[in-house]
Amino acid sequence: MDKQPRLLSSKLFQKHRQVEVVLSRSVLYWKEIEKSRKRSSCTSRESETAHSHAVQVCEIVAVHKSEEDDQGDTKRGRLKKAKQQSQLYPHTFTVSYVRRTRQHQWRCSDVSFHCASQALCQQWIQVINEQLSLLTNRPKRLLVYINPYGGKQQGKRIYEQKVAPLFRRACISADVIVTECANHARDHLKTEANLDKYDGVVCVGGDGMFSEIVHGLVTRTQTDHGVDQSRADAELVPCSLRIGIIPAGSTDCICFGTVGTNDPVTSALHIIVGDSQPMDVCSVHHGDVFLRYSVSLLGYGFYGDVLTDSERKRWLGPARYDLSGVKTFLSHNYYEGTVSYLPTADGLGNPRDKVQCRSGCHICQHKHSSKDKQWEMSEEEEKSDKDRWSTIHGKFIAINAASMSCACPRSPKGLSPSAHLADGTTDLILVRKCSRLDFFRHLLRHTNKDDQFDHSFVEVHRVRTFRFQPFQKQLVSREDPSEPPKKKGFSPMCSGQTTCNYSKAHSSWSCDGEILKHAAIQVSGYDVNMVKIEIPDKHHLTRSNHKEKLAVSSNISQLLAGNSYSCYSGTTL
Ligand SMILES: CCCCCCCCCCCCC/C=C/[C@@H](O)[C@H](COP(=O)(O)O)NC(=O)CCCCCCCCCCCCCCC
Ligand SMILES: Nc1ncnc2c1ncn2[C@@H]1O[C@H](COP(=O)(O)OP(=O)(O)O)[C@@H](O)[C@H]1O
Ligand SMILES: [Ca+2]
Repeated sequence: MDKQPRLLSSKLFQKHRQVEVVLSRSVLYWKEIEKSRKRSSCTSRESETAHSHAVQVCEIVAVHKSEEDDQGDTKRGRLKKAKQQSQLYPHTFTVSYVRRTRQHQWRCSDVSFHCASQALCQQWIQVINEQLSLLTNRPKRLLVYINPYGGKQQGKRIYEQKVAPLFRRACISADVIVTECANHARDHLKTEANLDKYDGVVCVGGDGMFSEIVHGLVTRTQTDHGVDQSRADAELVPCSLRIGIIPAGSTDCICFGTVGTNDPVTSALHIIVGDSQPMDVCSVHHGDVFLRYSVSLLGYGFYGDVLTDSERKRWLGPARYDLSGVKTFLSHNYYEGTVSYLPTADGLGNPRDKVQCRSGCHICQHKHSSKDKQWEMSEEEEKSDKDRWSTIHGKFIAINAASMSCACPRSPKGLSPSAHLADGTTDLILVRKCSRLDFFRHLLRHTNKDDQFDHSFVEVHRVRTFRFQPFQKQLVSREDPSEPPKKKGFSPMCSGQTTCNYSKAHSSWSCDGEILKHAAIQVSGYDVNMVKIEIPDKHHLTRSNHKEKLAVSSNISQLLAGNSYSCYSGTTL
């Protein structure tokens, strides 16, 4: 039992048992009275032994007066006793709360207490509600966008059947827009939506849909503040709204990587209790042309080719990625080009340090702590940036930039298991030309415990910013002949003859599941352009006693209003 003063304490009935129920500022606790001499216990979160339970107030979803007398115990031997008690204690209130199940999944459970008088019942409801109203990070009004065609096309059903009833129970009002075409949500957010009315935006869909919401919100915020997104060095203004993700797509790696599971009910509960998680957002430019923002994977070569091929097979649903994956694997293409990158300063760890981003992650927290400037670059360091750039020319099967682990059900540890959600860096993974068998071994290691970077043909760097220039025989590429030549951020440095077929000389970049139309890109801004996304689906087990904790950074409020992940993920709410 916690040491805080009791706000309310009563002897009530739960089913046929008499219980002592106690509310403090942080915990609702109840204990069976008769048999408590033998056993009693409680933990700081929701816990249960044979006779005692405790639920943290911040994980109470709602409290309601129960309309009917739901003694809820129909076992024959107890029915009579229960009926007698329902006559003696006819006034019932029900507390809905978060219950943790396996593998980071949350469920909503109910517990009903029977009171002898209406006044006592009302008092309990009122006092619990007063405590809930002190939790100011909880959203009250949400704007929900549903992509009806994401994943297995179940977005609408998932929202209506699994999420809306929970929002109603938590007294959250939601304006729902079912999108009618690609970019509907983005454009609505950019120009039309009255964002003052809402505490957050919810995205029902996959990574592509989440990306739409991020683009809508970030662009709207920059426009409102007169920031020119086309400048790679522009300092972006943080968004004031958080984004919540209800997974209903094909990969859903942003939800998985922040919440720890792809489960709509878990995400809805994280949104309800107001969890949040900051996230790195980087900007991708082609010369002076702004292309997109990215929060998860920027992949050229293998993942770009998988995505390009899979778009033609959308009708297959999520299985399209497996089919296109096998096809792309068998094609075994590689691409020549030059990668330049600016490595991170010491202190932000490295991609092979096996430090995973979990609740309370010290790397992400320190990065955003205003007091702790130890990782910020001094002026001299910034000036010497030019000398710190590294350049690699080569033939690559894949070039991947993972701003977060990119964990998903296909690869539970992700493309870069030690990448951080909010450290302002990305892990740049270069897979050089190798045999099919070696590449297969590398891929397979994404699914088991072996280190996928422990190959001679793979290298990985934690970077603040990077550039890629594909090898071109002519500078005018096949990217878009109708466009005037673009100013290049740097000149191609390749030499020698590529062994690729010319038609396969370029791949495409996959950016959070969307294809970029330029191969030459600069990805910047992990220090300058980083925008925090507050994800309401805070990851894993913050505040829990579980062994496997996921960290949540929370001190990025200067970037995004609210707590931290302005867009969120299951995540930016
Ligand atoms: C041998 C088995 C190897 C399995 C290797 C799996 C590695 C998977 C890493 C996935 C990282 C995903 C990063 C997330 C990207 C998403 O933003 C993005 C969009 O998501 P959305 O659809 O929800 O909007 N999703 C994707 O780009 C999907 C990537 C899926 C890649 C699947 C690759 C399968 C490879 C299969 C190779 C099989 C070789 C078989 C040889 C006989
Ligand atoms: N109503 C719609 N019709 C067609 N495409 C849409 C619609 N709404 C959103 N989209 C687009 O669908 C694409 C994939 O969405 P997403 O939800 O990520 O599903 P998946 O994970 O299956 O790719 C995104 O690019 C998004 O812009
Ligand atoms: Ca990162």
